[in-house]
Parts: sequence; C-alpha cells; structure tokens
Amino acid sequence: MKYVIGVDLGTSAVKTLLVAQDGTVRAEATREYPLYHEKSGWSEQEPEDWVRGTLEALQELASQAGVGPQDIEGISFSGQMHGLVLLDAENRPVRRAILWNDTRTTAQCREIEKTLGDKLLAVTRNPALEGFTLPKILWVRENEPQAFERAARFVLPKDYVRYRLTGGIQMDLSDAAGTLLLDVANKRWSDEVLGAFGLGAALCPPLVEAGAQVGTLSEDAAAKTGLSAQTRVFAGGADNACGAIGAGILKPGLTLCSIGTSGVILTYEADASADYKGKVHFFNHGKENAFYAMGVTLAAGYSLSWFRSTFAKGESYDSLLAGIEDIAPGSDGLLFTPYIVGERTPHADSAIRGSFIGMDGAHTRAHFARAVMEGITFSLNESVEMFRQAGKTVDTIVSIGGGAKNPAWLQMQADIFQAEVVALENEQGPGLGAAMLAAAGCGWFPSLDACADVFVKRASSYRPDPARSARYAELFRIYRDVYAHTRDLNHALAAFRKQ
Ligand SMILES: Nc1ncnc2c1ncn2[C@@H]1O[C@H](COP(=O)(O)OP(=O)(O)O)[C@@H](O)[C@H]1O
Ligand SMILES: O=C(CO)[C@@H](O)[C@H](O)COP(=O)(O)O
Repeated sequence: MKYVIGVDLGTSAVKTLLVAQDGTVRAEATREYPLYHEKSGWSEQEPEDWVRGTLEALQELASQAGVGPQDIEGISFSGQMHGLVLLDAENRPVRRAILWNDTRTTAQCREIEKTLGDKLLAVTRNPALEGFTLPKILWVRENEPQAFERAARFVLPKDYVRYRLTGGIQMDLSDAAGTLLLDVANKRWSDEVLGAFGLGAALCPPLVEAGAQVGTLSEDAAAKTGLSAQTRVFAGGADNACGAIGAGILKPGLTLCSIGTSGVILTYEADASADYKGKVHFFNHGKENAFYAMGVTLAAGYSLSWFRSTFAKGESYDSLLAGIEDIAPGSDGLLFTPYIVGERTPHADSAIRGSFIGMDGAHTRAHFARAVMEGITFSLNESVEMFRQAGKTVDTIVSIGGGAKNPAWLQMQADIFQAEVVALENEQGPGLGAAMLAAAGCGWFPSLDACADVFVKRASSYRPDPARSARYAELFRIYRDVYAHTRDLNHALAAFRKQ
C-alpha cells in the first residue's frame, strides 16, 4: 500500500494525516502552538512554532504508522489564509506573522479603497478587509519601517513551512487570492495594485497551482522527520480551498460549512462570472480554473475555545458541552453574538464586539455554552441566507472542522440552516484536501474529482426538525437585530480596550 500526507497548518494547531491509497486515514498527529494578542485586535504567531510543530507532528506520524518511509509518496499542505510572513534576503522572518484574524489595519483598508476605487473589486474580486495581506504589508511599512526595509519578499503561513521543508519558495493561487494583490480571474499578480502602492514585483513569490509539484523533501527535513528525501512535495492550498476539496465541493450544488477557529460557508463557482458585489469573499479554488465564494465568521470555533479557556479552564469540550442537549433551542432566552475579535460577514466591522443578551438568574453555564454554539451558527446562517438570496440552492451542507466533532452541534446546524447537514468520517477536511492534492499529483487518480470519489467518505447525516427549525427562525430574526443595537455602544467602548 502507498500513502500520502496532508498537513493542515491551522490557527490552533498543525494537524497531519497519513492517508492510504484507498482514502483511509491511517494515522494522525497534531501539535498546538500559541497565539499572541499583545493589544486588542492584534493576533500574531511565531513562524518557528509552526515549523517546530510540523516537524514534530510529521516525526510522530512517520513513527506511529508502521509504514516504511519509501511507501509515503507525496505530501501537500493546507494553511490558514492571509497571514503576513515577511522574509529578509536570507528568507528569515523579519517579525512575527500577522494573522488573518488581526484587525489592526482599518486605516490601511480605507487607504486601499481610496487609492483603487472600483478597480479593487474588479481586479482582486474582494473588498479591503483588515484580515487580508496587503493592508498588513502597508501597516508594517508605515509602523515598523526598519522591519519593512529588511523585507525582501512575503509569503503566507504554509508557504513558509513548505520552504523550510524543501528550500523552495512559491505561493499557490488559492492562497494568493487572499492577499488582495492577485488578479483573481487572470491568475497573476496585479501590476496595477502593486504599482498603486509602490510595491515592487520582487516582493511577491512565484505563483503555482495548488496541485503543482514543487520539489521533494530536503535531506535535513527527511532526517528530522524520518520521512524519505524522495517524498514528492506538492504546493497545497488555502485551508478553505483544501477544505472544499476534502469535502468534495468540486462541482456546483454542494455547500461547505467549516467551523475551525474561523467559520466559513462556502459555495463552488465554476468560473469567475458571479458577482456578489464584494459582500462575500471570492477566491481561486484548489481545483484548477475553478473558484469559490464564501462568507466568514471571524470567531466561530474561537468563540467556543475562548469561552472554554475563560470559564472552564482545563476541561474538555465534551465536559463543557455536557447538558446542552437538555436545554431548548434558544437557551431559554439567552443570545450570543460571536463578534469577540470583530466581524467580517455580513458586518465588515473591526470595532464590533460580542454580547450575551438576555442573561437571567436561572441560566447555568450550560445555557451559556449552548448560546455560544447557537450564536456562532446564527452568524454562519447569515452567509447561508446571503447565498440563498443570490439565487443559490442551499439544501445539502457538508460540515467539517473541529465544530463537526459534536453531534449536537451538527443537528443544531441542520435546524438553523434548514438544510441537510452531512458529516464526514474524518472532520479534518483541509488536511484531507491537502492529502488529495498529493494523491492526484502522484498520479493515483486522473483528477481531484476522481480522487474525491474514493477519499471523501460521508458518515452521519442530520435533517432539520420542523419544530426546532421554526423556533430558530424566530430567534434568528432577533439575533439579526443585535448588531444594529450594539454597534454604537461597541464603537464607543473601543477607546477603553487594551491599546
Ligand atoms: N469536541 C469538540 N466539540 C465541539 N467543538 C470542538 C471540539 N473540538 C474542537 N472544537 C472546536 O473546533 C475548533 C478548532 O477547530 P479546528 O478545525 O481544529 O481549527 P483550526 O483549523 O483553526 O486550527 C475549536 O476552537 C473548538 O471551537
Ligand atoms: O481568514 C480566513 C478565510 O478568509 C480563515 O478561514 C483562515 O483561513 C483561518 O482558518 P481556520 O484556522 O479557522 O481554519
């Protein structure tokens, strides 16, 4: 039997999967790393932590699997999107990475809008959002000129890890799409955007397709992991593109729900003709010449992990969530909005913050935990509604990410989305998608679609319960009002946050 490895460089952890030719996940290994929030709205990680975590996880994967290194033919990557890793001339990071959920760049976003006007949407197909990479580059140039002066090139998180495993620097189109520097439809760096901000083309790495072979493992990486230096390395893609591949979202009709640190509702686009007027993100898929549109909740799984680490430190998710099923939909009148680091879809607002509305003396911790899950799901439902209003049929949703580990949450998704929700045998869609890029790249399958027929294994399916769905529909109307009612209060409170 032959194998491939998928590496998913997430925000909470790096997760590696060893997958056999029949699509069976043979082994998994994970390493967590810290997030640094030095100021309100800031979110950074240390690139060296990603590298250390990946090497350790790969080493564990290779040693626990009982599989000879020569049988592992290929490896590919999925990565958290948008994070700025600025490298000096020797490819050393000049500062910590500034991540996708860092919202310090509101002023730079306004500058981008003013400078590019309508061209911004026409070329990059996306609005200027704080999380994207270009505003981060401009922020470093304005606020840390000495660091910027040392910067020779930028890459995205998984590109840096891949560089450390192979010695080569590239960026794939699906990840480049989230930089706001790519001409998305024409698949090339935009001279127009680079020129408008006085940025040299040399700052941008060479572009490749997500499925392109970019080399083999270096001798050093092979020695550190126990893998073979013959292992073929494929570029890989953005985590949401890989999540879509790993969930089989490779043709029109299916919708993806991913609850990782962020939350995503994603639909496949066969070409670049759709026009959502910047209300949702529009990016290149990991499948060649395809695209996808998605709405993003900034703090989806992160809201629950924040709640756990703040009010149930040391407890498992299963223990935190015990008892939530005994509480009726609506958490007995408690509503949560998950804006704890600001929001993207449908409210692109970096100053908004979360709320618990309707706290009652009878509420227990389980009510709060359930309200957090409901609030996250309501937020994702705003994206579902947006796609329905744009004319898409959303009747089957494949659910992946850490949030898909909990059956009660999957049923809640079905009830709130009013759609059938399908869980996969392994919830790690992005890691599986990365493994599929390697499997197709190694020539095991003629296409990603053919690979999906074997690798994407559906498990349980959840159908909406009419009574619960009706109750959630009423609650959703109230949920939608909370943003408008708390907006000004939160903007006024912004001055009191940790600066
Ligand atoms: N057993 C569980 N039950 C419910 N939610 C979970 C469970 N385990 C993890 N999660 C959620 O999944 C999130 C992590 O998902 P993951 O896909 O691993 O994220 P990332 O790719 O961003 O690192 C956590 O923040 C948490 O909210
Ligand atoms: O910013 C986005 C998408 O635009 C996020 O979806 C990141 O790509 C991080 O993903 P997770 O760590 O939540 O998987």
